[in-house]
Amino acid sequence: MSRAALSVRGLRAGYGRRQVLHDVNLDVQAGEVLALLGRNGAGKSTTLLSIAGFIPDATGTILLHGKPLRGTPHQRARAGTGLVIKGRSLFASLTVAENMTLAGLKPEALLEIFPELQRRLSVKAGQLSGGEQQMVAVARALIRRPRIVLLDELTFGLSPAMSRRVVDAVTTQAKADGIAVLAVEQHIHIAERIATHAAIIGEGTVRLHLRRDEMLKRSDEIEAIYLGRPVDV
Ligand SMILES: Nc1ncnc2c1ncn2[C@@H]1O[C@H](COP(=O)(O)OP(=O)(O)OP(=O)(O)O)[C@@H](O)[C@H]1O
Repeated sequence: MSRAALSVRGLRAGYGRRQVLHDVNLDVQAGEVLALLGRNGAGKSTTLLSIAGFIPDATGTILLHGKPLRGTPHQRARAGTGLVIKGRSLFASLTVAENMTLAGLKPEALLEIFPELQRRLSVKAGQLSGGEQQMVAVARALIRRPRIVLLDELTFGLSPAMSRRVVDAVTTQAKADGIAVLAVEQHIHIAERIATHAAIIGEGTVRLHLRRDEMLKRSDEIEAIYLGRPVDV
């Protein structure tokens, strides 16, 4: 039995004949936030999508609290994965409350995490600001008390204040409910705020694992991986 909430070993995935991930290995413990860093096109989103079951040809071992995570995205969601992708995935023409109900959740549950959305429940999701949409998408994933939440660029396009609000909500909830979080990030300084640990992906594999306190100190090594240079690890 693996003690990690999420354990990934030997993950290989790609699109058609193009192999993007060659051998990805990572662990996320309950209550931890692991930031997945790497340059554009390194395969960060592909890693999340493979774990969530959207890349059917992906191979390797994925364990959720020691049990194999397999099957369709729906089956993996039922097993305890939550996914928040870029673009927020809300139905723009439905209200916030309807978006919650459609996901099988009580609209009011949203307010336990983001009480400031009280007056937005009856507003169409498409009329919310980007930050408000992200709040709804994140809350929808967290309220289900998943075992692992997969976040693709949580703060993409958000103002600094809104980013802080959303980041705080995720980290607080993850800690309180013992949810493991795997968060794709572009920027080290945001990762350093969100995450307890970081994994830096390059050449289709995780090249470096760091604790939060090492992220800024070892930014040269992270940069070298972004630039495709060799790193002494
Ligand atoms: N649906 C797809 N079909 C074909 N190739 C794809 C597809 N999605 C991604 N790719 C390719 O796979 C590689 C990895 O993409 P991925 O989106 O996982 O990278 P990323 O690290 O998340 O990048 P970014 O930081 O730019 O979002 C890229 O070269 C990309 O062009």
